[in-house]
Amino acid sequence: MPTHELAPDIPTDVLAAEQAHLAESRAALKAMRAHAQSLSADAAGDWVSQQILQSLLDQRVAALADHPDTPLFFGRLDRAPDARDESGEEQAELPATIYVGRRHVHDGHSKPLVIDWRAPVSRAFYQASPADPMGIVRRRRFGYHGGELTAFEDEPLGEGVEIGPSKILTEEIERPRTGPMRDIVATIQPDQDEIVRSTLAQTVCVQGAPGTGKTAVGLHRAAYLLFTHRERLARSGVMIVGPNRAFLSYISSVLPALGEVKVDQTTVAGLLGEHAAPEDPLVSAVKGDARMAAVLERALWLHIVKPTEGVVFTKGAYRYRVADYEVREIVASLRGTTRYNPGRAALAQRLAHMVLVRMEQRGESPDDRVQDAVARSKPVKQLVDAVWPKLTPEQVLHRLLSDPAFLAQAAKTDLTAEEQELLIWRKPYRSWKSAKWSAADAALLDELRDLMERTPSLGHLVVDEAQDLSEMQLRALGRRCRNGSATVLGDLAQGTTPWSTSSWKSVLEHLGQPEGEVTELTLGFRVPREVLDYAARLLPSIAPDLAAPRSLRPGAGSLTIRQGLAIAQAAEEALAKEGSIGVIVPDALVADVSKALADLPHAVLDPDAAEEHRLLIVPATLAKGLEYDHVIVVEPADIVAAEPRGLARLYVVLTRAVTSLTVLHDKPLPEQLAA
Ligand SMILES: Nc1ncnc2c1ncn2[C@@H]1O[C@H](COP(=O)(O)OP(=O)(O)OP(=O)(O)O)[C@@H](O)[C@H]1O
Repeated sequence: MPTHELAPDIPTDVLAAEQAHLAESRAALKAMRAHAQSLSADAAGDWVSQQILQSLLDQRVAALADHPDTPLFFGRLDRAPDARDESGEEQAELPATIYVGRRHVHDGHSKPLVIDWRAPVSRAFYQASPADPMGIVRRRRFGYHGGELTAFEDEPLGEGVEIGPSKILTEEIERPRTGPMRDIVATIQPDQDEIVRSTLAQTVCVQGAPGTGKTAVGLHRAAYLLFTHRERLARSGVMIVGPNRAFLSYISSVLPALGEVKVDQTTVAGLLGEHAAPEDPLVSAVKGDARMAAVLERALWLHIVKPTEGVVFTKGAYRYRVADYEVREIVASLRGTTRYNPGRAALAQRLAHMVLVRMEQRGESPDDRVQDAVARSKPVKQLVDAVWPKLTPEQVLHRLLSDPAFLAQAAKTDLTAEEQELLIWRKPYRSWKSAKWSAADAALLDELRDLMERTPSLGHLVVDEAQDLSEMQLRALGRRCRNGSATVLGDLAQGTTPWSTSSWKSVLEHLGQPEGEVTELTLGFRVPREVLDYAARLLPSIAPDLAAPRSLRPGAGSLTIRQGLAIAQAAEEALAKEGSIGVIVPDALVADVSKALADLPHAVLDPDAAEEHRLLIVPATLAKGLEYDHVIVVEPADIVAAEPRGLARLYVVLTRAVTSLTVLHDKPLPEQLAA
């Protein structure tokens, strides 16, 4: 039992004072915005600088907008007079009281009215505890209704008493879900905060059961890093990679709500190419294996032909010759020391340089322009094309997948004969231009592209549902953060692809971040305990090494299992309650279920549709990462039968519910569930 009752009565004078601080902060924010609006870009010298400055000013004005429905601050810290920061230095310059909110607000004389949640001093709001008060004597959490500050609760940290659960946190978690995902700045938990605030240099990998806040934490870490390393990351960029577009549209407003609008959010397909030709999972599995990297590298370099001729460059009456052995020496010295395309360019330049040397030997004094002209001349170009041919990734992969002898030569002992046979197209495409590529091919093409030309690296990459990525896809993502770091999020139990991983260590290695730290989130914020326990019956079959997940939400009476597919009835029951409804169905049943629900206004999940529907039919393969208040799962046996890792798909589907889960089945339930 908690020994401390949280905010039993709210004293109205204290509440009024806090409301006054809110009003003062709002007015100050308005003044900051008015000031930003009054600034002129005219001061900049030329029109280009003016345009850049104007766009910066516009961004600043937009960032200073006050959204009346969003609390400007959500917490307050009162520090002990002799508070010291972590370095042991006294924080004399800090006010005794700080308000923690979404952004900095000052009163025009640099007195802070609200401090950004990401600032170092705000850390205590998330981390301080009676055991380690971090110099804080009282933490106050505010409750809002609409934009109105209506409540608060206090946690005395200096008195050494145990603190009970926060009602405001409980309410936030219990709140019915409508529309897209919201930020969690007001209620980030200490273990989540550790991850959010880990340093930019550190790659972090988070294993967590469904609903433990992995996605939320990843997005908040991006916002934190952008705040802490604004300039550096503005240059190098931050990117979020999610499993599908439905998921991206669900999470799309979290970062903008935190003031971060310049973050790319995409899928692996969006990044590597929207290729989706159907493919046997066994073939995809071979193509996804990291051994393909060596095969591709050899395949590319096998295109280099041993030079058997030299080059002759004619200028006026003179002929300048580079002998065949000299060409061989140049090629040999370049091979393996550069990427393919720069190597091609370097070969032309080196040949031209030799011609130049010959010219000088003859007493001429050619300059750099002559060298460029020679490098671009017909004989040099012809030789380079013959020896170091111009290639596209598609050309190389087309040859590899249609020519068994070439594949064997490139594969050496890296792939077995059976694997090579699997890789060769049953019906080869006429040319690389007409080839239809699969999702697995997209990662191979990307690998080849990088062997030809270096892929630029971003400053930070957040990869969600990372358990689903192949080794080759991880390599593709890894090169996009090779000069930076990553946040890798996932759940080994939710792996549904032919190449789903069973080890985070291996994920980090293929990502090129072997030093990354693996950490775990264990407390579920979404799924009621009863539902989570039910879904966890599948764990021994899909991820036997994982501990059963825990839920913060008791949710008694949240689970209903019914024989028969009375979908419309279940939907009507859910419609009578508050919140969103997801009817998750085997992909093949989408049309039938839509017919069964014809009398109720509904939609089939469409990531591109702006329109929102309370009642949504969700194909099982798109449910990953999403959540609904009420979930109706139709015919689990078909969801399991539809794909090789169908049981894991069912685990994903059963863990989307915030308030209630209704399982409808005609066919017997999978035996693991019936247990
Ligand atoms: N500290 C928190 N305070 C309030 N809500 C939270 C907190 N952490 C997570 N949540 C909420 O819990 C829900 C689940 O979070 P999230 O989607 O990030 O989990 P996940 O671990 O990515 O789940 P999954 O593995 O199913 O994709 C979301 O609605 C999120 O806003």
